[in-house]
Amino acid sequence: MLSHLPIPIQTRRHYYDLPPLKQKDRVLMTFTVKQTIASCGGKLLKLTHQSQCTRTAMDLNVYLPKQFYRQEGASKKIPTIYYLSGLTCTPQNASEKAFWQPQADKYGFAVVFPDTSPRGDNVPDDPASSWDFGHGAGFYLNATRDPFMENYQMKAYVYEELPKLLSQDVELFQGKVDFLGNIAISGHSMGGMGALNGIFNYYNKYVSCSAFAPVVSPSTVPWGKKAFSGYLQEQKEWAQYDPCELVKNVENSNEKNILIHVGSNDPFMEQLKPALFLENVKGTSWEKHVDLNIVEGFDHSYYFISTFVPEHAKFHAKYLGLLD
Ligand SMILES: N[C@@H](CCC(=O)N[C@@H](CSC=O)C(=O)NCC(=O)O)C(=O)O
Repeated sequence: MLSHLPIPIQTRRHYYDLPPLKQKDRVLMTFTVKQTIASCGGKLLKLTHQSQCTRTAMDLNVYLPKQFYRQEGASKKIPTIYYLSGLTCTPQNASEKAFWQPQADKYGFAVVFPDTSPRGDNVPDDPASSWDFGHGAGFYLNATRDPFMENYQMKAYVYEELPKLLSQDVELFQGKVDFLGNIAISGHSMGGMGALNGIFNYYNKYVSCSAFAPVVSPSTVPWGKKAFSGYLQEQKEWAQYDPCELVKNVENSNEKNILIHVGSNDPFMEQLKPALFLENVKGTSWEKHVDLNIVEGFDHSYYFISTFVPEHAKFHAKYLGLLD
């Protein structure tokens, strides 16, 4: 019996050593590094791991800033920004086009780019094969409707399981990164909704929240109505994933702040409805803590996102304690 022997690191971390995924597997594994890419002053790690929540392998990218690689022992842990991507995205889109990396080096935070849904041949997809439901469109919720509830548990995955697993991988992150305590959340479009739902549903978890062109009222717009009716068993479940509803019911007791940018030329404006968010914020404890900017001429793309990432990075850096 050799099973008690420690697995050599090189072998354990090799991508091709991942066991084939079995649908019913509930085996907990740590992260496997698929690729390490030098980027700006730090490194982008392309990781994969087995998720208990989605019962699939999940890919993600983690950017470790230059501060992580400094030789001298830093006294404080490096905080983390979780960036939730939009419809159709994998962890690559934002890693390649949002330009968070120079900002992460500037202030000294890590960035986690999770995937937008479970994937694989055994994971049910949109029967109509459209891009706004199913693979790449998990809406950061816990599905309660068959056949999606088996794998589409993105709420539990993104806000709970993933931060916990990252914080436990001491071998990879050497205890130098804070994935659980001093963390912020951001996102784009469907992921902007995910970021807002993150701060509302897990108020004590995130120090700050920002969003690029978020879907703020999913219960009333086509993308959201399709997703909620497809993934959720009952209409009464919808409100827990709807920022316009949550903002009225979650007390902003610690005066946390939300920064939002939306392009005035966004072709998906009927899905976003930023004005509706402001209406719902009015009269709540969030009223003075939501900074919503409609920016002239910008669209929905990563040209828009990358333009305002520096502003969002500075905003989060303040609340993560990274500004002097
Ligand atoms: N594939 C679609 C366009 C889908 C799209 O624009 N997706 C956005 C997010 S939309 C809201 O969640 C996105 O981020 N795309 C990835 C990118 O790299 O731009 C179509 O063909 O129209």
